[in-house]
Amino acid sequence: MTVPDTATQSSDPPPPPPPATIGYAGKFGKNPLEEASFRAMCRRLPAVLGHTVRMAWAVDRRAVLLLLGCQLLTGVCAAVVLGFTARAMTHLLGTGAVPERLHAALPDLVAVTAAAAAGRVGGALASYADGRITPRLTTRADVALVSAVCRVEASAYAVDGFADRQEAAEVGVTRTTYMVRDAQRFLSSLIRMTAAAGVIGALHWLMLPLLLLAVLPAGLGAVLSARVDYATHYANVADRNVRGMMRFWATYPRHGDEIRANGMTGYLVYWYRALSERIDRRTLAAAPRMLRIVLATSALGGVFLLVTWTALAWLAGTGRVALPVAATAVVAVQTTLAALSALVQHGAALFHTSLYLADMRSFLDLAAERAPRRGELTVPEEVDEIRLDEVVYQYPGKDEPAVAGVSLTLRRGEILAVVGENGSGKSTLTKLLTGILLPDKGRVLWDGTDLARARPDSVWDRTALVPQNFACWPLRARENVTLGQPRTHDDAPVWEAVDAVGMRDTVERLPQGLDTLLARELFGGVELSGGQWQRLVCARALYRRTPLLILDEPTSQMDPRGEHRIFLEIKRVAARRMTVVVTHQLENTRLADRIVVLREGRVVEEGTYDDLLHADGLFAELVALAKDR
Ligand SMILES: Nc1ncnc2c1ncn2[C@@H]1O[C@H](COP(=O)(O)OP(=O)(O)OP(=O)(O)O)[C@@H](O)[C@H]1O
Repeated sequence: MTVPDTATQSSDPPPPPPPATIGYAGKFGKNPLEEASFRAMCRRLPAVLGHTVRMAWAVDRRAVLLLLGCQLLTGVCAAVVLGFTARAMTHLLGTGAVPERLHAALPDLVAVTAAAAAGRVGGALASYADGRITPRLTTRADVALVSAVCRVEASAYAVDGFADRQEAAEVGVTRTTYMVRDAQRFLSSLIRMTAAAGVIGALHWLMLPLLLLAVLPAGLGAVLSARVDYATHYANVADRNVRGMMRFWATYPRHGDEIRANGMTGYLVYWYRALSERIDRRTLAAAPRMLRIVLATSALGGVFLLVTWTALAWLAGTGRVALPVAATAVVAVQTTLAALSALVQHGAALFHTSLYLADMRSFLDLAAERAPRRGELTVPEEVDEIRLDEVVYQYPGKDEPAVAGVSLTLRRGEILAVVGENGSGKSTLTKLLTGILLPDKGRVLWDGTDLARARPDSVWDRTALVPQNFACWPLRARENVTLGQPRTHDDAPVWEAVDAVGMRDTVERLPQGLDTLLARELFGGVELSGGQWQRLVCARALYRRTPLLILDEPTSQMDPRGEHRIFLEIKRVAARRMTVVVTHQLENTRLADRIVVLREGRVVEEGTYDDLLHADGLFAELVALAKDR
């Protein structure tokens, strides 16, 4: 036996860690399958159908009417085909010379041909109507989802399981593609089935229950398979969510340098493959269960079918059904069987789709619950004072508040600098000032209006924010400044904002000036440098000319000239508004009228630069550390 060489072992680097296991449990982990019994399926179908019709109706009424009309037409045609086939059979298998029998059957055969042709045309038109409805239905669901996510209270993003439920809802959106098709096929088979059942029931009452018995096992199999498939999907939701995020980060060109220069490619590909294989393992584990279900239900269906044919033979053999009628019954049984199978299969498919759509619905309901409901007050056009009154905010799932009882008053014309160590609550404070987050305790008052009772849009129309992590929108340079909210028909104010941050030369040198698409990844797009982007983000905020301007680390990527320019501009426009600057560059706080120093969510010092420098507190310590190189 070889003893492992511990010296060699410990010098070997450890293997790459596998992706973390994440459970889609959270407090919303209620699997809808718990309610997905066969009975529940039957109960749910009318609601799903109704919902589908309502959504489709809102998208294109004429196409819905065409679809329903065509379904009805195909159903009637199926009944006519069957009915006239039975009549033709009676003539053809009856007594008399062959030409006479043929002659007698001819009108019925013509009717069968005409009805079959009309049925085909109806089917083609129904597909056309489906093609008109489905893409727009999917877009509608998709837009509803995006809009719902953009509109929820920002605090919802931190709620346990929110992102996973969003992922499940997104699968629901993609399944919308099948919704109309499944509903249409189900309805069509229901109509055909009713028509066929009428004919077969007229032949002998016993045939109908026997046929139903023959197809029921297949339907049961389809429902059970749908449940297994959905259970697998449900178990994979969290993994698919994190895989989607990782895929975006790993393939986003903006992160390409970091991935390459840090040698991350190998690990990222390993990680991606490992997670994908974990998802595959769950999917593969479901395959034998599916196979067992299909085999068992098919065997049962086969036995029942044998019973049906035997019963038909017995009815004919014992003279209970005349021979021509028995021959018609063979055709009718085939047709009814096909319609019934389709009915059950498409019913199961509709049920399957409805499981995914239920995720989408429940997420949209959650998002609606989490939409701002703050009241109808509006803040004044011009704001003179913002007051924070013993404000406390704790992120969901955190043990300590990020802001722990801050009182502060900000007046028009004042520049306030907020400083403090990492995690001391500076950015959270800016989110409370702007009403992005509402305090758990205390109040934020804009000229006496409590933000908890004011319409968020009325507040956000009066704020401009340069966030720490800003977005580089794949939009034209102009929209990157105006954010799609132009103030005038000409570009004068845009150029004014561009000038204010010293970007005129850069923008003029872009291939299409303000019309240039700022996205290297897109055809014809160009890329700016980090500092240039940051200047543009400052231009955005200045363009808005709002009563409150918040700049969170606005110059962290800028050269000294850019930084100097921005701070001059902040000072120049400060008289007309309230300005808050969050920064670790303590020299920049010299321009502030007042500085507040945060530690663990509390204001521990407050004053001017000179006051605080001589106060021998945290601020003075941080300034000294900044100089100690
Ligand atoms: N979205 C969030 N969800 C949960 N906790 C958060 C969230 N954002 C911030 N926190 C936590 O709140 C605390 C304060 O964070 P905040 O971003 O306000 O600090 P900061 O002073 O701006 O830090 P920095 O100087 O690093 O930007 C930190 O403990 C952080 O972990």
